[in-house]
Amino acid sequence: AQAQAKGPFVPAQADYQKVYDAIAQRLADETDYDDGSYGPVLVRLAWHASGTYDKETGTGGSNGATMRFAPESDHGANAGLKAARDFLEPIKAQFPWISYSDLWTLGGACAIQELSGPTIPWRPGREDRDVSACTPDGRLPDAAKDQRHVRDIFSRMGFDDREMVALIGAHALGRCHTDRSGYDGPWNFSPTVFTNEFFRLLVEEKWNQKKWNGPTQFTDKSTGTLMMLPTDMALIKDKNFKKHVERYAKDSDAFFKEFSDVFVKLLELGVPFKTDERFVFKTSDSE
Ligand code: HEM
Ligand SMILES: Nc1cccc2nccn12
Repeated sequence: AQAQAKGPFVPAQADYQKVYDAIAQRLADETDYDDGSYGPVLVRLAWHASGTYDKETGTGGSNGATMRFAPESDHGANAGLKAARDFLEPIKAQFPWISYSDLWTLGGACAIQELSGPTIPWRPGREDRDVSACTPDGRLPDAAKDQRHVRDIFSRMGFDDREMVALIGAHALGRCHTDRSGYDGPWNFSPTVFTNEFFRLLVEEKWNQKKWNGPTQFTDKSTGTLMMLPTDMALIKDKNFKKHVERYAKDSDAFFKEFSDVFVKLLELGVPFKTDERFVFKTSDSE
């Protein structure tokens, strides 16, 4: 009989779980980086690839992976993210059928789960676009500014106050780099474990301006080993942000649940999905 002509390969959940597992394995193997994990910088890549969205014009967002191209790759806010894009290149080579747009957001979801954070349900369907879809500079937040700026940037994406505070809780992870943003990121808590520590420290520590010749940033009075950005401090200066900071500082379960919902929303900004079915990937320590 005529051999059945094979139709196009349509990846299923099991195929995306294989990509998840390959990223998780690479995270486990590549520990000679920063505080021992590429996880935090993968989260930042997924966030910066999605946070360019403008709800009024429908431009930007995670559909396109246009940070592959200058000028977007060279925007100041994206300094250092080549490390995350390069980390994912071998995964793209192993699974050429996945778009960069899907790979980068899957990398962010995988990193949160592998760093003991909440599960991040994830949908495929993003399509890579060319350099003409690059967004202008200035779509991402400037750490030197205040609460008005934080609200301008995140409401442009479509987030309310509670969602903005939850999202910035990702600053429990990783560090700042003087050769990237210019900020100095000593952080002696658990930069490779997702927790509500960022909020607990914001409300429980006394914060003083750091005495150095770098950009304005804050350090904790008791040990001088922690740091906060001016936009981090804005979250306790503004009373409507502060009430969420205090809630998340006291209730880690609430933070985990609300972070998961808002991170899913962030990673799906600007994507004309064909399906509303999301996958929940098995975390490596669960197998
Ligand atoms: C007001 C909003 C925000 C501002 C101004 C901001 C700014 C920054 C800056 C300046 C750094 C240091 C970059 C470096 O020098 O390597 C950083 C790191 C980081 N940010 Fe944010 N950020 C914001 C919101 C977010 C959000 C919404 C997420 C994710 C949901 C996020 C995740 C991260 C992570 C994981 C790191 C550590 C990266 C690493 O260790 O390499 N940030 N952020
Ligand atoms: N780890 C980290 C990264 C970026 C911002 C920030 N603020 C406090 C901690 N933190």
